[in-house]
Amino acid sequence: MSSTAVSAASGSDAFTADGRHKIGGVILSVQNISLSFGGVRALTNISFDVRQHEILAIIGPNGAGKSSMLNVINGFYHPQEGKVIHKGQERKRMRPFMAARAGIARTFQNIALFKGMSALDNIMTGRNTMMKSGVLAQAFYLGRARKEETEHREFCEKIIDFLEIEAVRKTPVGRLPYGLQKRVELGRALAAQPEILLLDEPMAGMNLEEKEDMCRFILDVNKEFGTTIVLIEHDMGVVMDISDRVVVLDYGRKLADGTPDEVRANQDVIDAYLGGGH
Ligand SMILES: Nc1ncnc2c1ncn2[C@@H]1O[C@H](COP(=O)(O)OP(=O)(O)OP(=O)(O)O)[C@@H](O)[C@H]1O
Repeated sequence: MSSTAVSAASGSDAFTADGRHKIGGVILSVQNISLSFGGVRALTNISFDVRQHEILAIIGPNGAGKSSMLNVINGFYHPQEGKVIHKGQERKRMRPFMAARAGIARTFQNIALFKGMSALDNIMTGRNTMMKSGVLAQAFYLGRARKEETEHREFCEKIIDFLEIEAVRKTPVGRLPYGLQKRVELGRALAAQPEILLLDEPMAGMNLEEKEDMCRFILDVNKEFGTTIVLIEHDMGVVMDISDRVVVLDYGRKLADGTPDEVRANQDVIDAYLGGGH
């Protein structure tokens, strides 16, 4: 498997007719990943590429290994075998905050926000890894810390505008409806200005209208900022609508990898998953 350098397209060549960033070279490659927890094999010899600016969906039945795969990519789990190549370099064992600094952010299956804090303050926590001033300076809100805080706050206000949550920016997130909490969580991940955004079931538990909104924001993030997106999603309609490519996992193994049309027509996938084998 290749780990081609990220393409350096520029100018009008860099965009598609509908204004999206053209899909580039491989930005992240997982190669022969195997991961076990004691006797439980969560992933077996999984390989796939993530290309710059694409929206890649990982699908599969419950327990297929989808969340484990995201946890390997963002450094939360350390596979016993295989490697992760990020921007052409084999990644050393790393922790999630290091992945965040390297431009990989994620959201979680179950919302992990500070419920008592406002939407704005929650989004601000996404900037933490970028804060340069020391803890003491921040505590006493001194010179540079104050300037830095203002800049970060302004950036977060832009995210709030982008996600259309101005009206609830001061509301404690615990009081927001579920769909808006998920949007705040997306905002917090965006605050880190990630190059790769990992979304673990961003639409789970949402009603139809909330799902449509979330789909639109995911597509807008990809179009506006060129962010590469890897998402886990169960709603097949959503997956087929918004993804450029789909990786199918089943019992920790890769079953298929291709465009939505290719995956839809793949007999293994039909037998094991789409056809209701589970
Ligand atoms: N921390 C862990 N400790 C022990 N086993 C784990 C751990 N994380 C995952 N597993 C096991 O690994 C397998 C894959 O789980 P994973 O959560 O990655 O699947 P999934 O495809 O994301 O499932 P779901 O759609 O239900 O979220 C399962 O058998 C699960 O029980």
